[in-house]
Parts: sequence; C-alpha cells; structure tokens
Amino acid sequence: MLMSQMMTRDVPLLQTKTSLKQGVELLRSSKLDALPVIDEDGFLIGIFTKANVLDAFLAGAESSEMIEGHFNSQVVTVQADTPYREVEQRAKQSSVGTGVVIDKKGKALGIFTKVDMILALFREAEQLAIQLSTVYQAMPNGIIVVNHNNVIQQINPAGEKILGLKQDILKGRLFDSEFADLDLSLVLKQSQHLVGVQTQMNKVTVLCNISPIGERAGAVIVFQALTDFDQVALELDATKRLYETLLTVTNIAYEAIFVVDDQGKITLVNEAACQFFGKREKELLQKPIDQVIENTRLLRTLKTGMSETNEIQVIYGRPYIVSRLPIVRQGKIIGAVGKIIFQKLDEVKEVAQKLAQMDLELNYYKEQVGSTRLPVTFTQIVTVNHDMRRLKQEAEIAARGNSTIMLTGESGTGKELFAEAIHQASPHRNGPFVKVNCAAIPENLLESEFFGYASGAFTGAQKGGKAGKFAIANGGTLFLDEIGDMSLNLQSKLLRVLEDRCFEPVGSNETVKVDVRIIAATNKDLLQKVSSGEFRSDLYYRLNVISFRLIPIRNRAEDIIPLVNVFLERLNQDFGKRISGVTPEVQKTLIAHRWPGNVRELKNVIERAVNFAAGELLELADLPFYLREQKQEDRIKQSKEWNLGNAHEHLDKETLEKALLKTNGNKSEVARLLGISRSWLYEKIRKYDIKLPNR
Ligand SMILES: Nc1ncnc2c1ncn2[C@@H]1O[C@H](COP(=O)(O)OP(=O)(O)OP(=O)(O)O)[C@@H](O)[C@H]1O
Repeated sequence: MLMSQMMTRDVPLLQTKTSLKQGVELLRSSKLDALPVIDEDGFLIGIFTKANVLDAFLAGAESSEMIEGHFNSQVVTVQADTPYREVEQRAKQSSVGTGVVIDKKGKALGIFTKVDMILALFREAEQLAIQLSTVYQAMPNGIIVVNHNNVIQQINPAGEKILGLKQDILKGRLFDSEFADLDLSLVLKQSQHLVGVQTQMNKVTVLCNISPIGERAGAVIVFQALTDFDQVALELDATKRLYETLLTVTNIAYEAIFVVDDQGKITLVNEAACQFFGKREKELLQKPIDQVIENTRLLRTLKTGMSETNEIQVIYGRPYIVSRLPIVRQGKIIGAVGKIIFQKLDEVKEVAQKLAQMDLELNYYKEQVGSTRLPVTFTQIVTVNHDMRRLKQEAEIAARGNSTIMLTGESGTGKELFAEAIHQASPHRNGPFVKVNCAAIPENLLESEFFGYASGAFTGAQKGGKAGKFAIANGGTLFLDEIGDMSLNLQSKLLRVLEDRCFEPVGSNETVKVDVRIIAATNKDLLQKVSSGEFRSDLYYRLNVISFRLIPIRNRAEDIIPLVNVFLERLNQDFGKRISGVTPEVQKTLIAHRWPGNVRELKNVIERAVNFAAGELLELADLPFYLREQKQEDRIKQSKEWNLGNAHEHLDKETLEKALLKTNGNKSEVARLLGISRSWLYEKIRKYDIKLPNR
C-alpha cells in the first residue's frame, strides 16, 4: 500500500492572503485539524492549524486579517508514492498528528492524519489475515491451534481429513483430553519448539512440529500422517534397489554402456565404459558426451529419438560396433543410452563364424527343399568395365565347350552368377544346374551327398537309396562352390569322377556313369592351399583347365552406378517404389567405398537404402552409417595406396590418369610413384586409351 492510497484527498488549500475568518471556517467545514498553505504557483509553503488560530486571536488579531504570519512554515511532508511500512515508521517517530502529502514537484495533494494511519493498518491486517487463512485452508499438513489454556481453537481442513475429526466437535475442547499422547506443557509453559515428534492422534500415527504462539499465548501443532511418508520411503527404496540392480547388470556387461540426460551429459557409466574411456566414474559423470566421444551421434539420437543398432563407428581411430537408444518418458526424450562393443571381439568373431556356418548349412537344407529361381544368362551380368566385358565374352565362348571351368575371385564378385550364365550358354543348358556349397554340407554327409547311397547302405538310410548330386546333375552342370573347403578324402574321389565321369554310390559296388559339366569356384588362394598340402595339386590342375578371375568391384568403380541402376529397377518392382537414382553425394560415397563384400554388399546396401528412402533419389541418410562414416577414411586409404608395393594390382584407369596428372604426364615419375615398370605402364595407357596431359 502506498501513501496515495491512505491519505485524505480534496482538502481545502489556503493562501497567504486567505483571511483568518476564512481559515477558521474552512477548518470547521472540513473537520480537519490543519490545512496546507500554498503559494501562487501551488507549491506548499506551510500548514495552518487550530493552534495557529488560537495563537492569532490571543495576540489580538482581527478576523479580517490575512493568515500570513499566523501559520507554521515548518511542515511534515510525505511523498505520495511512499510505501506503507515507511509511513508507519515515520508516523511512530513523529510528534505531529498531521502531515501534508505532496507530489514529486512539491505541490500539495492532500493531508495525512493519524486516523488515516489507523485505517490503513486495519486494511493491511485484513489482507494479511486473508492470505494466512488461504494458506491455512489449502495446506496439505494438518494444523491445530490451541490457546494458553490448552483449549482447541481451530483445526484446518487437512487436519480434519488426516484425523477424521470435525472442527465443530474439537473446537472448545481441551487438547489433553482429545489427544492424550501429546503433551503440550513444554510449549505452552516454557515456549519451547518441538520438532519431529512422532505420536498418535485419534489412532493415526503422525509426525508433528509444535511451536508456541507469542509469549505463552498458545501453540500451533503442524502434523502429517506417517503413512504418506511410508509410501514415499517405500518408493524411494524401490527406486534405489532398481538403480542398484541396473548398475550391477550394466557392470557385468562386456560392452561399454553409458547413459546421458536430455542435455547430453553423462549420468551413468558402467565399469567397462570407464575402462574403455580410460577414466574413473567420477571423471565421466556429468561430462558432456561430445567431450568424451569424438563425432558422437548420441546427441542426434536425443534430437531425433531414432535408435540405431550395431552400427560401425570409428572412435579414437578404431572401428567399433555401437548402438544408441533414446529414453522416452511420456512421449518426451529424456535421455539416451549408448553401447560400444569393444572387448572379447574374438568371441564375437567366433560366434559370427559359427553363425555363418549355420547360415550356409541352412541354405543348403533350404536348397534341398527346392528353388524356383529364373535361369541366369550373360545379359543379366551388368558391367561396363573393359576387363569384365572381355571376361564375359571369354566365358561365353568357354561355355560352348565341355571343359571344367574354375571361377576365382573375392566373395560377392559374381562367381555363381557366372557359373549359371555359363550353364545357360552351354550345350548342357537343357539339363539341371546343380549347386553344391562344399563348405556348407555337414562333414558326415559329404560323400553321400555327392555320390548318393544304395538302399540299406547305413542305419537311417532312405529306403530305395538316394541319388547324389552327381547323379542329379546328370546331363547338366554341377557347380562346386567353395571348392577350397573340400576335405582331402573327398578331393580324391572327386578327382576320379572328373577323370572317368563315373563313381560308386555309398554302400554300392555298381559304377554309375554320368555326363556332367563341372564348374568350380573359390574365393580362397587355392595355390597356397596346394603348397600347404590342404588341396591336391592334381585336382587343382584338373579343375583349372579354363579359369576366370573375377574383378573386385573396387577395381571397377565404373560398374557401381550401372549396377545400382539395375538393382533399383528390380527393387522398385519388388517394393512398388519409384526411385529413379541416387544423389551426387551418394554417388561419390558409393564410389569411394572399398566394398569388401563386393556386388553382394552393394546390392544389400541399395536394398536397405530403398527401404529407408522417402524421396525419388537415394540420399546419404539412407545409406548405412558405416558407409557414411568411412567415406573420409577410405579416401585417405586410397591415396596412400599409391605408394604400396602391390599397388599395380589395384590400378585402374582413374588412378593412372590421376597419377599422370599429378606428375604432369611424366611416365617415369608415375612408374616410380606407383611402383610399376615403365613397360607395364605403357601397356595400360594403350589398353585404357589414356590421353596424356600436355606437358
Ligand atoms: N555383374 C553383376 N551384375 C548383376 N548382379 C551381380 C553381378 N555380380 C554379382 N551380382 C549379384 O551379387 C550377388 C553376389 O553374387 P554371387 O553370389 O554370384 O557372388 P559369389 O562370387 O559367388 O560370392 P561367394 O563367393 O560369396 O559365394 C548376387 O546377388 C548376384 O546376383
């Protein structure tokens, strides 16, 4: 409250020329004890009081005389915007009963009397009482007020609810007789405060704080039912236990696990994570995650709420398998969990190998159940690469004969595709194309799988016997995939079939003659297996009558986009999409990648991207994370490759052109830079029809 809200307004203002008579009349009519005196400009110059009137007439003044010389020029003034508390303070100290209220310029606005002060005090007290009553009514804690005689004065609604007792019943009763377990004498007689007293009130266990009111004027008891506390304590205990369980679980994990809050600050780390980061838990907690892991994508997870599992991420220069998961509560992302697989990778590898083997075996059994694929021809083998095109032509020519063909090349380069195309272009095309994955057949079944068995050949053998792959492929082609994984025992039997085209089924003396075209394939170095004694050299030469080495896709980058386009065409049909191509950025990334899984990897990447794509073009975000991340690394690796001793194996037209450009067409310099002979370089320049830069 301000002075302007407490003062008496519209008071008559006197001037020096005002007569004593007028002054007396105005004092009487306004019922005030004093009136302000102002100058001609309205500024306050004094105060004319009843005492001034008496003094003037005692001194013999006429009533027609002006008040000039009869009023007090010493005036107590108060600014209109002075707050209540300050006015109260000044009024207490002042001996005069009336002050003049002025504005900032010193002009009189009204007067302020002790009566105004009392009225203001009442209003202030009233407001305070309303505020207190609101708190009292709305408080969740129970409150009982007793007077100095221990008589209950009030209980608030929360108190009524906790104790199940009404104010009407309690009011006026002795506290002692109602709540015998709680003794208030110390508070009432010695004004002591009691805190945290646990007691029974109307059979309810409560926790209370008791305070005296003033000097032995009574007491206030504030209380809360203990059941509420129990509930909170139970919940706290459960949360604590859950947290400890979580910590124990995370600590037995091999993976580094860490949790961040919505700001990306670490809130939990397991022991493996501390080990991984080489830091203690307290050094990591509350640290922003981007200060701990370079290029972290966990902040992105916080933004997008998308989880990512088993992605490859390079951390401290090494690739790791990482997963990220948002923590969502009531639709809001409140944090994220990160996981890094970094230990026991050998075990992971072992499991992966076992899985791969099982996968192969599964495929084998699937094939037994039957396949409905359309035949593959050479037109389906996509390539614009010069060497691959020549390879296709040569294979097509070789297909026309009956010689055994050996296909070598890294995994996923298209060996099976070639084998089938050869079959379709061969005189055996009307016979079956039978594929045997030598690595997939369980060891104990190998022989019978190849040669079949006679009726009753062994316990559990099918009645009437079973035809082997050779017999099934009769008149067609037998494709022996992963030939490098065949056991030595079987190798010698295979050699015999290759030489005589006849064999005996397991448990039979009868010789079966077949007309089968053999195509073998491997991604292993067979010659090395020969020298280590794992592969028979005679079988090696027998199989290698005609051989083709398929080129890894990283060495024919020009094939990448044509392959992508063909895959897109097929996938659009399969998924009912209309993706017309890839963005230039994706194109660059695909070309820069090393493709260790070759065309199969490319095909999988495109299939995944088509699934994710929302637009007409495949975008960078549609590619798996490892491709986006490794883009940079690969470029560096590629540029380093120029200096490697085996560089010539990977050299393609683009590399040669780059090298020639770099050396300004200096061929000796290029040969030295790439570690190749000049004559080899000349041959390649001719072969690729490379235009030399002007020197
Ligand atoms: N030039 C190509 N044109 C079209 N598709 C291709 C081409 N090369 C490979 N592919 C496709 O890539 C995938 C892998 O090819 P394929 O199975 O023939 O490779 P592979 O060398 O036999 O592999 P692995 O050694 O692992 O058995 C297949 O889906 C195949 O259709």
